[in-house]
Amino acid sequence: MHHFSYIDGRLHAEAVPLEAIAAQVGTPCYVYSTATLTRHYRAFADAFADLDATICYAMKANGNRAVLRLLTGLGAGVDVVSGGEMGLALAAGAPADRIVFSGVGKTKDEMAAALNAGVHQINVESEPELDALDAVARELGVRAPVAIRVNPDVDAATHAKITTGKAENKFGIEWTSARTVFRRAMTLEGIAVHGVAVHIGSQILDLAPFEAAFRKVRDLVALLRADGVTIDRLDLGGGLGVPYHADDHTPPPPSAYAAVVARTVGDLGCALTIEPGRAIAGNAGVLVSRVTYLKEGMTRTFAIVDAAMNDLMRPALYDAWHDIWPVVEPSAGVERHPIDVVGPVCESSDTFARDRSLPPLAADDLVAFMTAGAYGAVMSGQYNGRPLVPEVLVDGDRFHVVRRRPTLTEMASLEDLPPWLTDAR
Ligand SMILES: Cc1ncc(COP(=O)(O)O)c(C=O)c1O
Ligand SMILES: N[C@@H](CCCC[NH3+])C(=O)O
Repeated sequence: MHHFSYIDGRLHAEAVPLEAIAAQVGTPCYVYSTATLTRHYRAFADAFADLDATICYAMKANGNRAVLRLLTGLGAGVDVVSGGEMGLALAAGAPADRIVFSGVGKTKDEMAAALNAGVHQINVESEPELDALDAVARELGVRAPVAIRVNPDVDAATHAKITTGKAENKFGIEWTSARTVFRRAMTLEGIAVHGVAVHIGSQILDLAPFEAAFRKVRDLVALLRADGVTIDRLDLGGGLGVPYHADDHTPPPPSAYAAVVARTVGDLGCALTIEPGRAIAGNAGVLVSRVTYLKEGMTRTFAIVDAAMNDLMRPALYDAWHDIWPVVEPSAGVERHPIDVVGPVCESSDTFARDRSLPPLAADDLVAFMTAGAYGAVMSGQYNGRPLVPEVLVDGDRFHVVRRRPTLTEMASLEDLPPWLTDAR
């Protein structure tokens, strides 16, 4: 559920008309809802209240500082995947001992930074990484609190580009070598083995793959304990999906997901971490854009909008669907026609929707790309000299620009000319 709705014929974020935000901030801009973020975090917290669990929000979904501050203020920990994310999480006020550091390619510098900061856990994904972490920790004179991510070889039944738990994916330690690696980890002086981590993919709309993976984890824990390995934590990753399209079947609520966790691994006596990203931020955000031109051709009609693939990559990258809602509510019974909604970037893949059935659009109309709160702004770039899009957080009837649009001078200031070119002109 989200808090974007038509009030008096105008699309609002909570009580704020998107027209008012567009007028002040310009378009395109991302708009996030405090009420939705809060509701989603609480749904997870409540669902897991009877388990010893920490909800570590996967900030890769939306790492805006205000979003992080809001969620950590509600009690969330943070799942980070780089030294950059860790630094941003700490700067937003996340307590280090509620940060979990995941990712397949942590550098030694990132490991040292994580250990110096005192993060709760580092999730190790390969043997070379285990050895590197052991060396870094011994050098610092500490033991790194570790979970080892295993690859359960379970099909998450989601888009191939966001599946992570199949044997062919780069993530985690192969299921068949897991016991050997855990046993070795126990012998390493710089490593304190705590748990098993697993994450099978993203935008998962069915509980069966989770259940299959968690059962495998349960079996593994029994084997590991029999081998004398201490397992007192389980990190079950994220992955619960959100509805992007009316045809998507409704994703299971956090309570149903928590019930699967409870019945598969709830009795193992482990502290649990779960890492939802999209389920918390996905439909807490929209990308507001203005139609620049309506281009009517012989065969197709294009609405050329001022947002582009560099601002919201998901359609270009995964052929992802985002609902498009006109900011002025279409009158009931208005005829809809197929239209292509495209951005101004010089790539044919800069297409948000093809043959989308929409009410008539005209130049200057505002539209909102729905469910853009996760993997939206965080994945954006500056291709075609397009400054990163501003982000706005709404709370009831107030809003605040939580990331402003950089000026061209700021963008250019990151570049420098080599001395031999400075006086060429
Ligand atoms: C290790 C890990 N945890 C959590 C997440 C968050 O996933 P989602 O946004 O699908 O909940 C991801 C991304 O898929 C991930 O790789
Ligand atoms: N960026 C992807 C999800 C990747 C999840 C992170 N492992 C998306 O927009 O769907």
